[in-house]
Amino acid sequence: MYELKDRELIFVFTGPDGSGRKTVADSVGATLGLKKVLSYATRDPRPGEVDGQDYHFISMDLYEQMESQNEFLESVTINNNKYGLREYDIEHSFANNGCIYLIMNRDGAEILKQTYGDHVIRLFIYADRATVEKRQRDLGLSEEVIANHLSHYDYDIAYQSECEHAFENYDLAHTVFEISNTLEGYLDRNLVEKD
Ligand SMILES: Nc1nc2c(ncn2[C@@H]2O[C@H](COP(=O)(O)OP(=O)(O)O)[C@@H](O)[C@H]2O)c(=O)[nH]1
Ligand SMILES: Nc1ncnc2c1ncn2[C@@H]1O[C@H](COP(=O)(O)OP(=O)(O)O)[C@@H](O)[C@H]1O
Repeated sequence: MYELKDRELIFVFTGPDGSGRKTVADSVGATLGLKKVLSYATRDPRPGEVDGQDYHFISMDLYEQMESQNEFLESVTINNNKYGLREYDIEHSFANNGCIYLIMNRDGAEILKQTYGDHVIRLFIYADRATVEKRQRDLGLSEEVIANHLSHYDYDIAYQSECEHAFENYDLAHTVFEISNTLEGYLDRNLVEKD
C-alpha cells in the first residue's frame, strides 16, 4: 500500500502564446488527475471560454479591490487587462491536493519559482513562430491580439533554458504522452511504500 509523502508540487506550463500551453496542460492534468489553479482575469471571455474553467473572469473594479487587499501573489497587465494568481488559492490547493498545475507567462512562472523554489517544476511548451501565429489565427484571435503576442515571442522563447523541462508541441498526442511520462516520475517519487 502507498500513501503520498508530504511533498507538494506546482507544475507550471509556460512558453509562448499559442504554443498550446492550455491545451496540453489540461490534457496532462486530466490524464494524471491533477488539480488546476485558475488565475483571475479582467478580459472578456472568448467564445468557448467558461468562467471557473479557463479563468475566474471578474470586473476591473473587483480586481482592483482584491489587489488593494494584497490578495494576489503576482499580477500583470497585458493589453489593458489584468491577470493574477490569488495567494490563498495556491496555498489552499497546495495543501489539499499535493500536486497542482497552472498556466502562466514567463514573468508569472519566474515569480512562482522564486516564491516556492523546488516545489515549482516549469514545463516549457514551444513551437516555431509561424506555427503559433497560424494556430492563433485558426482559433479566431484578433490580429491585434496576435500581433501583441508575437511582439514578445522572442522574449518568451528565451525562457526555455531556465525551465526544468522543455517540450516541442507539434503532435499533440505525442506531447501529452511525453509530459505525462515526465510528471509521473515526479509523482512516483512522492509515493512511499507503507508495508
Ligand atoms: N503573470 C501571469 N500571467 C498570466 C496569468 N494568467 C494568465 N497569464 C498569461 O498571460 C497571458 C494572457 O494573454 P491572453 O491573450 O489573454 O492569453 P490566454 O488567456 O492564454 O488566451 C497568457 O500568456 C497567459 O498564460 C497570471 O495570473 N499571471
Ligand atoms: N499540437 C498541436 N497541434 C495543433 N494544434 C494545436 C496543438 N496544440 C494546441 N493546438 C491548438 O492551438 C491553439 C492554441 O492553443 P492554446 O492551448 O490555447 O495555447 P496557449 O495556451 O499556449 O496560448 C488551440 O486552438 C489549440 O487547440
